[in-house]
Amino acid sequence: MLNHEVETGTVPASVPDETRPDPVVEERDRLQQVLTSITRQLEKLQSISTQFDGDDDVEAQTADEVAAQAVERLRAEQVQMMTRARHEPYFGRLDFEAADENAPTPLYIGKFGLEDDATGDRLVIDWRAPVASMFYSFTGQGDTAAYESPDGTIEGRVYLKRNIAIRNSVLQRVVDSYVRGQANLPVTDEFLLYRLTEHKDNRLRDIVSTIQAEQDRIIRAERNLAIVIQGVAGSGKTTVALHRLAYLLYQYKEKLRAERMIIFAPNAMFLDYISEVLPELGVGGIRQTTFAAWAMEPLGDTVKLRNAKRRLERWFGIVEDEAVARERAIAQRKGSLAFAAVLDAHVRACEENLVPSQDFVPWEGAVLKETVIRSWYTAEYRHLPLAQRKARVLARVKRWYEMELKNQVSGQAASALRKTASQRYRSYAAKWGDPSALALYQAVLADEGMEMPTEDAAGHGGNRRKAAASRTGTRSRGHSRPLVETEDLAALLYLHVKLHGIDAENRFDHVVIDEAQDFSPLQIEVLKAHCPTGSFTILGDLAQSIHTYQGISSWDSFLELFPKDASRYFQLDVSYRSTTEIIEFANRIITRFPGFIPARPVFRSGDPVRVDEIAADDRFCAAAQAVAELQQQGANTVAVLCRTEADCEPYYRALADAGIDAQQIDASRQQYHGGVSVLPVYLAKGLEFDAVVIVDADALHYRETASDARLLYVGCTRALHHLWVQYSGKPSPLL
Ligand SMILES: Nc1ncnc2c1ncn2[C@@H]1O[C@H](COP(=O)(O)OP(=O)(O)OP(=O)(O)O)[C@@H](O)[C@H]1O
Repeated sequence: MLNHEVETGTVPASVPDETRPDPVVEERDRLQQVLTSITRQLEKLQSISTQFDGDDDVEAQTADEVAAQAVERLRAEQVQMMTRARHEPYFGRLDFEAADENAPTPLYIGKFGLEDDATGDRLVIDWRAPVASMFYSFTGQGDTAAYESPDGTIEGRVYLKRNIAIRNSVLQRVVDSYVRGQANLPVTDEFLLYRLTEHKDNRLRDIVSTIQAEQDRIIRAERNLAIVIQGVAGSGKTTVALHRLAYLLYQYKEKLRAERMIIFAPNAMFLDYISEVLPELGVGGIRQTTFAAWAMEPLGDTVKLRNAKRRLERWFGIVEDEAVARERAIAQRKGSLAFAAVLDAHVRACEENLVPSQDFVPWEGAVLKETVIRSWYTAEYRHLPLAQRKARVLARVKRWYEMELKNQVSGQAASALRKTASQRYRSYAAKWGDPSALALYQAVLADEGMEMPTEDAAGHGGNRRKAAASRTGTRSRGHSRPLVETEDLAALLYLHVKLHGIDAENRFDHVVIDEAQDFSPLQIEVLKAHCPTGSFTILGDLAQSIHTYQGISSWDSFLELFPKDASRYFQLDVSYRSTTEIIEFANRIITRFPGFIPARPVFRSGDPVRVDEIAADDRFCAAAQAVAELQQQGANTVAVLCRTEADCEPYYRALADAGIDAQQIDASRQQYHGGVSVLPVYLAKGLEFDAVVIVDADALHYRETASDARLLYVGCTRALHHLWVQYSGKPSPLL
């Protein structure tokens, strides 16, 4: 059985040493002390009666109430933190002797720092604190370690590195991965293996107890950097990025706010899948969204985002016709920097032509020269985005004629003048150009020989609405909006920013982009404008670049968007997700094509990958049987991965007929529930399952092309413990 049952009180890893106290007895005593302190502090916190009972909906009226509410919020946070800490107060211990000390101090590392209320002693050190970094960076090569403190580098000696598993306040396991002076300790990180063999539920989890040194370097990288992480499938990129956010918020609490951080991920279901990690790390308030959802907000209802479902099905289908190839090429162009240059040219032309070539004459005899108006526009308000410049200049023109009016005769004559002036002002203002992102973009597309359909033209609702309106005798009030694809959004937003600037709530202190290989340079360019600090965590895997029509083929495309000294590139080559057998199988698929880095497994062996030929008539039943067997072997989460959404239906029905409770997942899915799922490979990206069954792995569904290899690679690398591949007829040449 794969499930790793843990017996309380086992000490499997360290070599016994008669001179040392029994690790289990020692740690049990220590745990008891810490739990006693936590319980006492919790009781104290809970006994404090407050006015607001933590209800933020009650609006504070007076200064005292505001203060009381703030105190209550703090108390509630403390209670929450202590309650969590009581469950698992710490997970590691490092005995460290600084160079100026003469005995090692045991440092207990946990998710939250804790002090004893009675003595003021530090019971637990927050994993993000500088001193805790040694727990991750110390790998046992040599016995010295160092960390950066506010007073400079502190060096010293490590005596012990110990992993301690505590669940529900009970000590489960003690594993020493380093004991000074002892030889023959296991080379592999036993505790890491123990964690990796666990079966997963439907959520990504935190990894604070087993962060690896190469991951820790990324988590603790400086704040004002754009870091780009190329990581093989399962190397912990998503997890590391989330831990980095928790670290940044801890380390730079004075400078960063969670509300000004944002995570971009490929779809709503993936966001749901990762939604537990930050709360587990005690972090709330960070916005998590998709690029499309975020970009649509400032664009308002000027455009309608076309449902990508049909297009994805065609693009990931097995027949690639000319129309698909053309659409892909257009999408690629729309995300390129060359396209940004075209957008810039149109913005410049708009800027030059915005001011009408005429004086403003509010009434005969009064003239505001075009040159004066132009100088306001080109010099005084130059720093403002175009739309604001227009508004400011026009407001000034208005103020000017109102001042002039004051200097004119009063009474009836003045009122007639006012009327004329205001009419002429309106017609003058109408002569100004229209700095609208949509109008500009439509002009750009027309120049490029591309088109943008409207709801009506595409038969999306518009025609139905009109028909309904004619039946009822009413006129359709809704205008038909242009339909845009996701790759239009970056360009539209790019123009919107140039024309309107950026609202305060859309300026970020830090931006995380997951699955960034599917982002275009233009998307990054737009996000850069929203993050003046240039603080980015950009992560992805080129081998999983399945949306090639919008993505990149080299990370240089992103790195060159940032100044050299403000960006850094990291590479993660070890895969923590899958067994050695699965990784080797997936590597063979992807390394048939040049330029891909094979993943290195953590030494974790499992069952061989099963590749089965199935009679075509039996394939749906065979998949259902495979799922049933895998469940019997202990797999909690199982995925049946098909090439397209349409392919999923018969497999889903076969599972239902076999009495297996399964979810059929399509592109509109918002939540991931775990259990058994049937889904197209491209929607499985980013997720993981105890077992994966890849169906239809025949020569037609997966040809010998780099893009099919990437798709199959994504599918294979979703599996933690079991991978079964089924085909009928001729097997894919990639297998
Ligand atoms: N240091 C670690 N300790 C324990 N588990 C880890 C560690 N690093 C990664 N993992 C586990 O490996 C799995 C993969 O992590 P994650 O999904 O973050 O990887 P990824 O690089 O984003 O993968 P992909 O690109 O395939 O989506 C998760 O189950 C995660 O918990």
